[in-house]
Amino acid sequence: MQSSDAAVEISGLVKRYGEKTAVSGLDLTVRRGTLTAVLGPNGAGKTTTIETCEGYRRPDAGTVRVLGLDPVADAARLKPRIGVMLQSGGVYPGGRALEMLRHMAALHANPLDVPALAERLGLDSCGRTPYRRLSGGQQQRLALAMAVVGRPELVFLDEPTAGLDPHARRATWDLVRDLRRDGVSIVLTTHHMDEAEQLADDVAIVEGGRVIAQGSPEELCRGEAKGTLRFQGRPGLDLGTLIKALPDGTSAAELTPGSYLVEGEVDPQLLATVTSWCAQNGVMPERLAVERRTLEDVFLELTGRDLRA
Ligand SMILES: Nc1ncnc2c1ncn2[C@@H]1O[C@H](COP(=O)(O)OP(=O)(O)OP(=O)(O)O)[C@@H](O)[C@H]1O
Repeated sequence: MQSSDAAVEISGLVKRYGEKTAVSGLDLTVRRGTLTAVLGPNGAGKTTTIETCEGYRRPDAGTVRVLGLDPVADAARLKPRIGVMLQSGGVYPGGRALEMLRHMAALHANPLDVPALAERLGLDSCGRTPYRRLSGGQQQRLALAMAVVGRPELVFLDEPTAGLDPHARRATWDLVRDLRRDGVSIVLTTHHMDEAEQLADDVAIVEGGRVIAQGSPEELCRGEAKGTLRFQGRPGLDLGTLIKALPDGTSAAELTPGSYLVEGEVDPQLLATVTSWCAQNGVMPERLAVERRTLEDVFLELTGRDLRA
C-alpha cells in the first residue's frame, strides 16, 4: 500500500512500561477514509498503541506514521488534523459542557455547528452542567463531541460506547457512520462485537501486544470454516436428489430424525437450491437457518478468550 493511502501505518511497534512489554512488534495499517476496529482482550495493548499514535507515548522501537507524520516530532502539525476521544480524562472537571465544546470548536478553522452537535448527542439539556456533575454516559458523549467538533481528518475513539444506554449508543453509531461517509478515517477500540460488525471496514484483533488477525468482518468470519444451513422437515427424506443438485464440496445429512444439515459454501444460490428442492418434494423447511461464524466465534478461536473477559 502506498503511504499516501494510509491514515495510520504502524510497523514493528514496541512499547514497554518498565519490565512490562505492553506492545511487542505490532504492525497495523489503517486505510484512509475507512473505519478500523481494534479488538482485543483487556491488557492486549490497544490503548497503548492508540496513545502512541496520538503522540502521548514514544515508541521504544518501530515506526508510527499518522497522516504521513511522526506523532511526536510533528505533533504541532498533526494535532489540528486529528480528533482524540480518550477512555477517560483530558477534560477540566469544573468546565461546563457546552462552554468546553465551544472552546474546542474555536480552536479549529472550520468546526461543526456546536448547538446541532450537542443536540444530536443529547447534550443540549446539560450545557451548563460542570463536567464532573455529568453522568458517565454524558461525559462519554461530550468527549466524543470534543473529538469530532473540529472536523478532523482522522479520529481515534477509545471504547466510545462503553457504558452507554442503547439510545446513546445508537446516536454514537449514527454519528460515527456519518463521519465515515464524509471521508473521515476512524480508528476505534471496542469490546462489542456487534459494534465492530456494524461499523468497521477492517477489524484488527490484538493479543499480547501484536495484531494476530486483520481483515474485513466478512473475511475474518469466512475463514476456513464452512457455512451451514439447517432446516426441519418430515423424517426420512431421500436426500439423493438434493445432494446431486448441490455444488461439489457441499454435504447434506439428516442429523436426527427430521433435522437436516447442509454444509458448504452457503450463498444465496445454495439457499435457492435447497428451498426449490424442498418445494419440489412438498417439504416445508421449518426453522430454516443460515448460520455463519460471527466475529465473536473468530475471536474465541484465535484468543481462546471471551472478548469481555
Ligand atoms: N502507564 C502504565 N504503566 C504500567 N503498565 C501499563 C501502563 N499502561 C498500561 N500498562 C500495561 O500494559 C498492558 C497493555 O495495556 P493497555 O491499556 O494498552 O491494554 P488495552 O488492550 O487497552 O486494555 P483494555 O481493553 O483493558 O483497555 C497491560 O498489561 C497494562 O497493565
